[in-house]
Amino acid sequence: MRTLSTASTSSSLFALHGLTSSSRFEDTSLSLPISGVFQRQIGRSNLRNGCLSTKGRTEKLNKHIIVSAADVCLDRSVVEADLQREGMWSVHKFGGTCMGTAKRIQNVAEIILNDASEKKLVVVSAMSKVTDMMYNLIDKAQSRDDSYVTALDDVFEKHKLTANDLLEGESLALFLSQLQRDVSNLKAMLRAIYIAGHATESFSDFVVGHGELWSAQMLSLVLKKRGSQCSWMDTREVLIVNPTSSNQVDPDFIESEKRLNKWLPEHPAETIIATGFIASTPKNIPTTLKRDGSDFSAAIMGALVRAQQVTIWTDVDGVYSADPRKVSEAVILKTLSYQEAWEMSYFGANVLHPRTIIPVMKYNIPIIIRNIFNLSAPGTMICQLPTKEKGDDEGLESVVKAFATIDNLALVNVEGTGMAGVPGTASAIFSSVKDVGANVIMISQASSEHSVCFAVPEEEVDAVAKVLQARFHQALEAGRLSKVEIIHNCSILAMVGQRMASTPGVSANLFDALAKANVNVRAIAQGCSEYNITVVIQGKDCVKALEAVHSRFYLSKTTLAVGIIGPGLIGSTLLDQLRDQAAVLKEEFNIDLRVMGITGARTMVLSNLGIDLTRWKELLKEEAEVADLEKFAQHVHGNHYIPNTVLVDCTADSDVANHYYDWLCKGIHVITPNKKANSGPLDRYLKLKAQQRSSYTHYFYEATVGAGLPIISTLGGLLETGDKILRIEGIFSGTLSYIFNNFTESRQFSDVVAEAKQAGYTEPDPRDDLSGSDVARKVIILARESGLRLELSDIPVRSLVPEQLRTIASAEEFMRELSKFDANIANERQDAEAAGEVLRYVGVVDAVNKEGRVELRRYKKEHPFSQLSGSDNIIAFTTMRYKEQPLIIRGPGAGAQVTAGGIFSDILRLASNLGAPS
Ligand SMILES: NC(=O)c1ccc[n+]([C@@H]2O[C@H](COP(=O)([O-])OP(=O)(O)OC[C@H]3O[C@@H](n4cnc5c(N)ncnc54)[C@H](O)[C@@H]3O)[C@@H](O)[C@H]2O)c1
Ligand SMILES: N[C@@H](CCO)C(=O)O
Ligand code: NA
Repeated sequence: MRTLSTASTSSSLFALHGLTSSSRFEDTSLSLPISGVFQRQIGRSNLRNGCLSTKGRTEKLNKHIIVSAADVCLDRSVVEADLQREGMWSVHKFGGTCMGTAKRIQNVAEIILNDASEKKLVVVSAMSKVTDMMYNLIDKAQSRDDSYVTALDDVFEKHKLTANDLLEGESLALFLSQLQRDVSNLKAMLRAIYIAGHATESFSDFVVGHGELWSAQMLSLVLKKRGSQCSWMDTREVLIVNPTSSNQVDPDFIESEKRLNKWLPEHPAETIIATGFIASTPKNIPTTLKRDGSDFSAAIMGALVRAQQVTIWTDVDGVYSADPRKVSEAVILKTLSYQEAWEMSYFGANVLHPRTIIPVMKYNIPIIIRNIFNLSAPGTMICQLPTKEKGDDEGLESVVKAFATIDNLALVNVEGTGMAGVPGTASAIFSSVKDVGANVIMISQASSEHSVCFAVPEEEVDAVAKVLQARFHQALEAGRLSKVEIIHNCSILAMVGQRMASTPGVSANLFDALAKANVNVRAIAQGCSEYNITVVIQGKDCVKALEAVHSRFYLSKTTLAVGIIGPGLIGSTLLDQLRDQAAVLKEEFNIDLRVMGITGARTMVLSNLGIDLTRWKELLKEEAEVADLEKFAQHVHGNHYIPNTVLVDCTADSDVANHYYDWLCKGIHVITPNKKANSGPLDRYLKLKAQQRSSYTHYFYEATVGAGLPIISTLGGLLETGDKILRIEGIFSGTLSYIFNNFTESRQFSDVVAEAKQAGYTEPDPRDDLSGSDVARKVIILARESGLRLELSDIPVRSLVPEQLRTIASAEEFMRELSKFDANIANERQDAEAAGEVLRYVGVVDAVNKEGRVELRRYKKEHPFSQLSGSDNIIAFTTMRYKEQPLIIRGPGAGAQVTAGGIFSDILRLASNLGAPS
C-alpha cells in the first residue's frame, strides 16, 4: 500500500485517469490513506476515515499509485465543485444557432465569463447557415455558376457586419484584415474549382472550414475586449484524424495529444476558443469531422484535456424521455448513462451522435446538454450510470429511461423450412442487403430458424426485395424458402434503460401496455446487453404506442381526451366530480383526464389543452359555439397527442345514442348512463356490441341500471366466469322505489312524485319512470346482457301514468295535472294496506322462460322488498351458483352523486384497461 502523490494537481489528475499503466493490482478492495488536494478532488463523500475504498482496479504508474476515476468518482457534483477550484479544464461547445448573431455571440461570451473554472476550452461552430453557404459556394463553382462570386461577397458581408457590431478599434481592424485575406484566398481557390469543374474533398473541406475560423476569432476577440486572457486555436494544428472506410474519421489521440502538449505552452491562456468541425490528416491536409462534427470536436478536446465536464449548448432544455411532439407528457431527463444516450441517439432521438460519446466515455467525463436560451434549466447530464443509492426509487420507472421511435420503415421477412440448420443463409441475406447499400436497422430471428426478419428504411425496401428475390430465386422455386415478404408502413419503438438489465417485469409491462392500447407487435429484438427492447409496430400506431408505454412507466400520465355530452343534472355533477378528483388521479393513479369539450343541446365549448373545470359553466356561456355533434366528436378525437378518446353521453337522447356505432368504428370509447342504445332495437344493439368487440374499443354503461350500484359488472362477472343466469328480479327504479317507500296514508301521490323529481331521481320526463318504460328498459338491458334476444315491446308493462296525461307535451304540465288523478292510486294502496301488504314496482328477467316483465305487485310487509328506504334499488340474481340464496345487491339506485360516481368509475375502468396502474 502506498500513499498517493499530491505533488501537482494536473499530474495527479492526469494520473487519476490513468492513461498509461505499468502494472495493475487485482486487489478489488484496497484501502488507501489519502489527504489534501486529492482528497478534495475525489470528494469527501467517497471517503471514510480518510481512506478511500476502491471497488475496482488500482493502477501503478512510476512511483504513484493511481486510481481510475471510473472506479471511484461517483458523486460528480461534489467532485466538480472541488475540481473547479483546482484549475481543471471545462469544455463548452456552442453550435451555429448559439453563434447566430452578434447579440448571441455576446451572450456566449457572457456564459464563458461566468464559468468560474480556471481553464476553459470553448469549441465553436460557424455562425448559423454559414457552413451551408460555404458548401453552396463549392457547388456553384463546381457547376461553373458565376454567381459564386456574389455568394462569397454575402459570406464576407455577413461576417463584416457581425464584427462591426462586436468589435472596435484595433481588434476590429485585425479581424477584418484577416477576413479580407481569407476571402481573397477563397476567391482564388473557388476560381480554380470553377475552371476544373471539380473540387477534391480536401479542397472543399478547406473551404467550408472557414466558417469556424472566423467565428472562433471573433469570439476570442470579444472575450479579450472584456478582459479575458484568451487565445484562439485553429484546431487543424492539433486535432489529427484518420479517414475510415465508412466516410467517417477516427481521431488519432496519441498524435493529437502530442500536438496539444506543444500548442498549449506556446499559447498560454485561461480560455481557448477552438474551431469545431475541422481537423487535419496525419499529413496535415485539412479535413472535417463530418456530420455533428463540432460536438465530436468538443468530445475529443474534452478527452485530450481530461476535462471535468463538457457542456454542449443547444436550443433545447435537455434530452426528453420521448419526442415531446409525440408525447405531451415527455419530461427532461436529469441524467442518462453513456450507454443510454447511445441507444437514444441510435433511435433517432436528437441527443448526440453516438461517436461523440466515445472519447469522453473513455475518461468518464460527463457531457451536459444545456439550453442557451433557458439558463434556468439544469439540462441533462450524460455520465457513467450513477450507482443506486439506498432509498432510490426502485420502481420500473427508474429502470426505464426513455422511448424513441423510427418511422417509415419496412419489415422484410425471409421465411422457409430450408434455412434451419443451413449455415450461410443469414450471411447470404445480409450480404445481398449490403450489395444494394440498404441500412439494416434491426434484426430478429426466431430460434426455430424458420424465419429471419429485419427492418430497413421504406425507401430502400424495393431494392432489398428485388435483390433477395434474385439471390434466393432457386430456393424459392424449390420451396426451400416459402417467401420473401415485405411489410410496409412500420415503425420501430425502442425502450431504453441501462438498469433494465436483469430487472424482471420490464418487458412484461411494455407488452402489456401495448396490448391494452390495442397495438399489434410484428417483431421484437432485445440484445443480451438489455439496454433496449425494440418492437416493430404499424406506423399508424406509433404515437398511440409511444403514449401508452411512456405512461406505463410513469413518465407521463395515462391521458384520456374526454368529451362530455349533456351537462344536465348528471353531466354537471360528473364534471364537478372530475374537477375535484383530477389532481389525485394524476398524482396517485397516473391518470390524466382532459375534458376537451362539453356539449349541450344548443351550445358547446371546445378546448385544445383541456377545459378548466373550475370554470366550465362560465366557459360554456362565454366561449360557447353552436352545438354540432359531428364537429364535437371530431374535435375531441382529433388531438393526435392524446392517444385515447372517450365520449360520455349524459343525455337521455336516442339521437345521441345512435352515434355510438360510428364512434366505436373510429376507435372512440363510449361511456354512458343513457339507456337508449342498449334498450333500443335489438338488431342495433347486437351490431353495436359486435362492433365494440371487433374494434377492441370499450363501451361501458354501468350507470344504466341501478346508477352507481355494480349491477352490470356483477352480471358480467358471473357470465364471464361461466355461471348461468336463471332469474334477475328486483326494484330497478330509484324513482318508483322512493315513491312507494314514501307514499303513506298521509301523503298525496303527486306530491311524492314531485319530491322524487326534486331529488334528481327521475328521468328528465318523470313519465318515463311512472310509465314503467324506464324499468322496462333496465329489464331489457339485463336480459340482453344475459343473452336473451328480447325487444322492448316484448315486455308487458303496468303504466302508472293516467291515460289522459300520456299525450301532454311537456313534463312540467304533466306534473301540474298529475294531482287530479291522485285518488286512483290511493285506492290501490289502501287495498294493499288492508291486506297487510305494500305496493312495489318490480322488474323480472326470467331467463329460463326467456321473458321479462314489469309489474306493480303487492308484498307482505316482512318481505325484503318491503324493507327498502329512500331511492334504494334491490336486485336479486338467481343463478346456477346462487340457486338456494340469490346474490343480492341493494343501495341507492338513483340520484346525481351516485349516478355520476358510477360513470366516473367507468372512466377509471377505461383508463385501467388502457394501461393505467390499478
Ligand atoms: N338521474 C338519475 O339518477 C340517473 C340515474 C341513472 C341514469 N341516468 C341517466 O342519465 C341521463 C341524464 O339524466 P339527467 O337527469 O342528468 O337529465 P338532464 O335532463 O338533467 O340532462 C340531460 C342533458 O342533456 C342535454 N341534451 C339533451 N339532448 C342533447 C343532445 N342531443 N346533445 C347534447 N345535449 C343534449 C340536455 O340539454 C340536458 O342538459 C339520462 O339518460 C338518465 O336516464 C340518470
Ligand atoms: N330515473 C331512474 C334513474 C336511474 O336510472 C330511476 O329512477 O331509477
Ligand atoms: Na349500475
